[in-house]
Amino acid sequence: MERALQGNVTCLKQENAQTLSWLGHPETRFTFDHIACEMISQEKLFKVAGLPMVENCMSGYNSCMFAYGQTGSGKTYTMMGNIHEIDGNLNDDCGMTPRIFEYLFTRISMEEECQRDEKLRYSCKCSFLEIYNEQITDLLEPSSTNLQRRYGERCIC
Ligand SMILES: Nc1ncnc2c1ncn2[C@@H]1O[C@H](COP(=O)(O)OP(=O)(O)OP(=O)(O)O)[C@@H](O)[C@H]1O
Repeated sequence: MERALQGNVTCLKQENAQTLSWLGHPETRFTFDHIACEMISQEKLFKVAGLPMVENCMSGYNSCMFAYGQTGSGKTYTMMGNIHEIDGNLNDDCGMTPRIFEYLFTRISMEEECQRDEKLRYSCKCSFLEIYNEQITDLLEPSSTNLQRRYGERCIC
């Protein structure tokens, strides 16, 4: 399978689910944990990338998902997709963010129910940020634009 990643010029070839090679420099290979093709469904991508992230959080670890790419490359589609619910259910075409939160809160409810006797309670904190033109915006509070970078235990406060 060859991918046109620069306009109409095909420059990369997908060797397998982990490796891309650069046409013209076939010895130059780029290796990733997983390479999703452009036809992958929102659901499948969530299973590959989002679900393991939520399971990580359920184990008490921090997780971060980062969408990076040129304009029009599909960042918003991937992260949000079609967020309009159908009869109270997620749209088949909804993206990573609604799927992650639905799965996370379902998992939390199940765990709290299973461990009711221990009165287990989960506490979640999340940030949802956009970096555009070197400016940071809090997407949960879009009026908070141009946030300052801070270095320390928590990177951005
Ligand atoms: N995998 C896909 N399947 C179908 N449509 C897609 C897919 N990826 C992107 N699109 C469509 O391509 C267009 C551009 O995608 P999108 O807005 O997500 O790009 P973006 O990277 O967020 O761009 P920008 O940086 O300019 O905000 C949109 O109309 C989107 O619906």
